[in-house]
Amino acid sequence: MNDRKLMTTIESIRMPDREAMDAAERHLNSLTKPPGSLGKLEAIARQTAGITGELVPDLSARAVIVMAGDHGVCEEGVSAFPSEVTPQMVHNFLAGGAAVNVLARQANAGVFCVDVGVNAELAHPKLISRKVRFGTANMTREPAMKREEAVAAITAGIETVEQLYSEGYRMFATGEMGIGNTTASAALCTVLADMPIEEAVGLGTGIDEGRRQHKIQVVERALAVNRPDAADAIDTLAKVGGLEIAGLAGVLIGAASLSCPVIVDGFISTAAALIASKIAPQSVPYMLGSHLSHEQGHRQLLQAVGLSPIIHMDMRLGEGTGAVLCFHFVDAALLIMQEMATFESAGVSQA
Ligand SMILES: Cc1cc2ncn([C@H]3O[C@H](COP(=O)(O)O)[C@@H](O)[C@H]3O)c2cc1C
Ligand SMILES: O=C(O)c1cccnc1
Repeated sequence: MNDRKLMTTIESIRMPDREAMDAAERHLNSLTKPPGSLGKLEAIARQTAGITGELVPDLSARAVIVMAGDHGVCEEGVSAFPSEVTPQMVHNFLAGGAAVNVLARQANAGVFCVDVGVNAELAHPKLISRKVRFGTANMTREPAMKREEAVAAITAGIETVEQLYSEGYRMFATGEMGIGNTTASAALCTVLADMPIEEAVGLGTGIDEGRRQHKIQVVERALAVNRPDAADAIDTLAKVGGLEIAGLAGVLIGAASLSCPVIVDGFISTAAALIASKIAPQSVPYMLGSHLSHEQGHRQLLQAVGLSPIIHMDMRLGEGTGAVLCFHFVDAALLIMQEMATFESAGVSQA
C-alpha cells in the first residue's frame, strides 16, 4: 500500500497557534461589547486566528470541493433516486446549475468537482479527474473497495487541496455527490462513532419509513459480511465507506496540513470528518462545523467528531450547501475583528 503521502501529510499537521488565539481573545475583549456577546462569531475569530497564525487572515479566496463517487449498495434499493443521478449531477455542477453553485456564487467561492469514483466515463475541461474505480462494490456482498483504493482516494483529496492552495485558495468547504452515500455514512457511524444502527440510518434523499427499515437491514448485512475493524478507520472506510467520503477525509487532512480552515458540510461530510478524526486527530481543530442537517444521525455524529454547527436550517442536501453558507459567517467574524471600535477608540466606559 502506498500510504507515504498520507503519512507525511498527517505528520506535517501543526498544533493551532495558541498565541494568535490569545491575541484574538484579547482583541475581542477590547471591542465595544460585553465580553463573549457575539457568541459563535467570536469562536470563529479565535479559531481562524489559531489556524492561520494571523489575527485577521485574508480568507477571501475560498473553494468548495465536491467529491463525487458511486455506491454498489444502491442495488439494494437504499435511495429514493437511481445511481445515474450521480454523473448527471456532476454535469450540473460543471455547468453551474446545482444548489451549491448558486450558493457558492453568492459567497464568492469556487466550485471544484472531483471524480474520485463515479460509475461512468466522465470528461469535461473543468472536471478534476481522480477516478480510483468505477463506483464501490455492493458492500452487502463484499468489501466496498480495497484498502489501497481507500488510501488512493484519501490521497486524491489531499492532492486536490494542495493544488488549489498552490492556486491561492486559503479556505475550503467540503461537498459531495454520490447516490447511496447516506447508507455508507450510516455504516461508518455505527462502527466508528458507536451509534446504534437505528439512530445512524436516516431518510437520505427522502425514502419512507418502510424503506428506512430495509436500509437498516442492508447496513446490518454489510457489517456482518465485512466485519470492519473499529480500531482501524481505514479498514472500516474500505469495507463499508465510499470513495467520495475517503476523498473528503483527504481534503480535511490536507487543509489542516496547510493551516487552512475547512468547513464541514452535512451528514456525509461529517462521516468523512469522523474518518479524518480517527486517522489524524490533530486535523480536527482546523475544521468548522457548518449546519445541523435534517438527517437524523447528524447531531450525534457531530458530537462524536467534536464539532458544533453554526446554523440550523433544516437542510438535507449535501453538495457542500450548508458549508458554503457558513463562509458568510466567517466573513462576518473577520469583519468584526477588523472594523469594530475598541472601548478606548470609541471612548466607551468598561464594566
Ligand atoms: C438531484 C439530487 C441532487 C443531490 N445533491 C446532493 N444529493 C445528496 O443525496 C445523496 C444521498 O442520499 P441517498 O443516500 O438517499 O442517495 C448524495 O448524493 C447527496 O449528496 C442529491 C440527491 C439528488 C437526488
Ligand atoms: O446532510 C447531508 O449531507 C445529506 C442528507 C441527506 C441527503 N444528502 C445529504
